[in-house]
Amino acid sequence: MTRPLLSVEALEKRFTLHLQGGLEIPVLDGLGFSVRPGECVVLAGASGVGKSTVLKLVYGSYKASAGRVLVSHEGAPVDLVSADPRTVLDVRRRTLGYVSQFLRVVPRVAAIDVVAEPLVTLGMPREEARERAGTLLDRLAIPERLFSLPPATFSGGEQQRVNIARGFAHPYPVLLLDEPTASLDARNRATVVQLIEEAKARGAAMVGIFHDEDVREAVATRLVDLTAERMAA
Ligand SMILES: Nc1ncnc2c1ncn2[C@@H]1O[C@H](COP(=O)(O)OP(=O)(O)OP(=O)(O)O)[C@@H](O)[C@H]1O
Repeated sequence: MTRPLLSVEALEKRFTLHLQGGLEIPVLDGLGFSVRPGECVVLAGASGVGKSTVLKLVYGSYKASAGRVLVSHEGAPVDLVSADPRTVLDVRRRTLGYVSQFLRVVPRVAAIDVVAEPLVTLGMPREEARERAGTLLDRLAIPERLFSLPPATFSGGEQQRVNIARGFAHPYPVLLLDEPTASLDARNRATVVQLIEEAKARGAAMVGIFHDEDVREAVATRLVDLTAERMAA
């Protein structure tokens, strides 16, 4: 069997509420799972069980209380829990993509450049990057007249589609998907399912949260149920 591109080991997370006299909220207590090339692991469990927290811990937006998050980066494992900030940024640039629920809008940057930017950062010539960005925006049914406009005034669904295009522009080996289909219509949901299938076919390892049951069934190679994990702990 091929080796995992992502391994989460004995991951713990407690939030400390400093404004509430240091009250501790335990969310994860020893979570472990790994993801191999071509897999899409779907995080399941009731609202509030910690699904988004897992993605944020893996991406390094939240600091784990204990445990390891090993990502295979340029052929060597990197533990994102203990890595220095520069290494975390390099892993994010080259290896670890994240499609969040909402687009972080940068003022005055055209939609096509928002999507092309991760590619340009990695050294792709701007015109080639914009061409790839345009193809993705087109697949996600963003009209060409919007390509040159900043997404600040786009609808919620349009912004989400720009965000998806940006997340899929570079073929990240590991990709985190936080409800990428939440405000999409059936046609665009189908396109996202297709993009995920294409990523599987090229050997990406993905972890996602999908509230839409049809999408979940279409893309999941395996479920990690955090409720069961918590009860077992
Ligand atoms: N920054 C934070 N500070 C304090 N508590 C937090 C923080 N982020 C999350 N939590 C708490 O951690 C728990 C898990 O939240 P999380 O958003 O991961 O759940 P979820 O399973 O993704 O829920 P949903 O399906 O509703 O999106 C919740 O009780 C939440 O209140």
